Amino acid sequence: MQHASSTPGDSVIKDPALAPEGHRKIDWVAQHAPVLNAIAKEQLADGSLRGKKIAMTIHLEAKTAYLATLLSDAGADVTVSGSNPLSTQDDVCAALAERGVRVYATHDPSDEDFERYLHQTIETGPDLIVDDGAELVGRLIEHHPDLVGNVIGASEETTTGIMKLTAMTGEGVLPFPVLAANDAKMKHLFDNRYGTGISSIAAILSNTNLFLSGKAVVVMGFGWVSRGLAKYADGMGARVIVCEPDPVKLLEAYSEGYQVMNSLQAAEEGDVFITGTGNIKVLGREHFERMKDGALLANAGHYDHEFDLAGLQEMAVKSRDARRNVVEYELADGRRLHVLARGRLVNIAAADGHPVEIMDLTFAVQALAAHRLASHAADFGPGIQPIPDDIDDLVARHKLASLGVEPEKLTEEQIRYQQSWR
Ligand SMILES: NC(=O)c1ccc[n+]([C@@H]2O[C@H](COP(=O)([O-])OP(=O)(O)OC[C@H]3O[C@@H](n4cnc5c(N)ncnc54)[C@H](O)[C@@H]3O)[C@@H](O)[C@H]2O)c1
Ligand SMILES: N[C@@H](CCSC[C@H]1O[C@@H](n2cnc3c(=O)[nH]cnc32)[C@H](O)[C@@H]1O)C(=O)O
Repeated sequence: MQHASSTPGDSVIKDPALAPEGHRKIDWVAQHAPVLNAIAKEQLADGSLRGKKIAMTIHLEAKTAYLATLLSDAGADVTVSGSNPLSTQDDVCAALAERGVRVYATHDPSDEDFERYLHQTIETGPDLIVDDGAELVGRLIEHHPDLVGNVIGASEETTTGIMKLTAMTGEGVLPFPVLAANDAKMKHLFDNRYGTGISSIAAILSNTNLFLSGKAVVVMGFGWVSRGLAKYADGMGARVIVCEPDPVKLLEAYSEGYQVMNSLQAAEEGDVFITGTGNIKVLGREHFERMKDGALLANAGHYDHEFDLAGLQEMAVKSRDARRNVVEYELADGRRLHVLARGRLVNIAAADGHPVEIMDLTFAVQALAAHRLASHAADFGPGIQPIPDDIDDLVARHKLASLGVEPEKLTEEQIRYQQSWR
């Protein structure tokens, strides 16, 4: 086993010699990220980020690396660590360290190392934080109170992080603004839905080498992520079954043409189970007891407790690696259940994550959030805050411009008509 090594600039990465492949991956992203490229030229270059210390914890693959590179090119002093132990790519980390970004991350580290990397990132004393799952903000508030006063503000990448930060705001423990990047339209409508849908289904296909046509795919939840999962499973010819506690969302799933049922009934019918809820143990022992021999389980939500992997491990009499990223658990009655990516996010722990064009939109929102906090800090009070509407509008307009498309322009007559009650 290789050990993490220190590189110039204090980075802790696996192996600096991996950098050339990492640069190739980042260069590919740069070629397919028109929105970030436009924003880097037109907004980030105004000097607002010069000298600002930015701490960032997001899946450390090439798209995230490109965001870190652009923030660094805009003059910021950037430090990054990974938000999931399996999504960190060592070649990308090596390339980032060469590009002058401080990196504390290795692929599949021990729990202690993963934790240490997050604390090392916080200990740089950031002015701005780009967070995923409130991993940095939560630890900063709990364990580094002396550094809290430095922080101008943060932005949050994902739904689960927004839930944690909303709870922190409610308890009054968040003394600086956190912009809810996840809730921007140009983020969740595209990233959570289409990005997770396509990348998770692609990861399941490529890691199993199986066919989805005719299979019953059970989608847990019918929020933004699960809508995408259902859409792309349907597109692959699967019979989609949705389980969701919100009655309105369940009826929406029914109206889309999916089967809807209770999860215990679905457990008996499913060939593939995909969780996208952000909740805990949405599939547990009572479901595993009912599942068919050969059923596949994948998580596209948040942490690795979305289905009860520990419970399954206790129920199993045997386990083995069935394929790369697939572990087979054999139960006492001989049935075999197959878990992908150790129950971690299948699209990013067992594949390259969302398509570049999707992360181009998400990271444009993140880059503009950091820029806005740096340039207009006084506009925001403490606690979780919405992303200003003009940021959504700008990202959408940049994307449309890259496609050579302009939105409709309303005539004066149409505007007057819409504003009149007569
Ligand atoms: N894999 C990825 O790349 C990726 C991308 C975006 C978001 N996420 C994560 O995915 C999760 C979902 O995000 P979202 O934006 O769709 O949130 P959301 O709030 O829109 O949807 C979550 C849905 O899950 C449902 N749910 C909760 N408990 C359930 C249960 N026991 N059984 C069935 N359904 C249940 C909720 O009612 C809700 O409709 C979050 O943890 C988010 O952080 C992952
Ligand atoms: N700590 C969690 C992190 C969940 S992240 C979920 C977020 O990942 C983001 N994401 C999905 N694909 C990519 C990618 O390819 N690069 C960087 N981030 C991604 C996406 O925006 C989503 O909101 C864990 O244990 O995995």
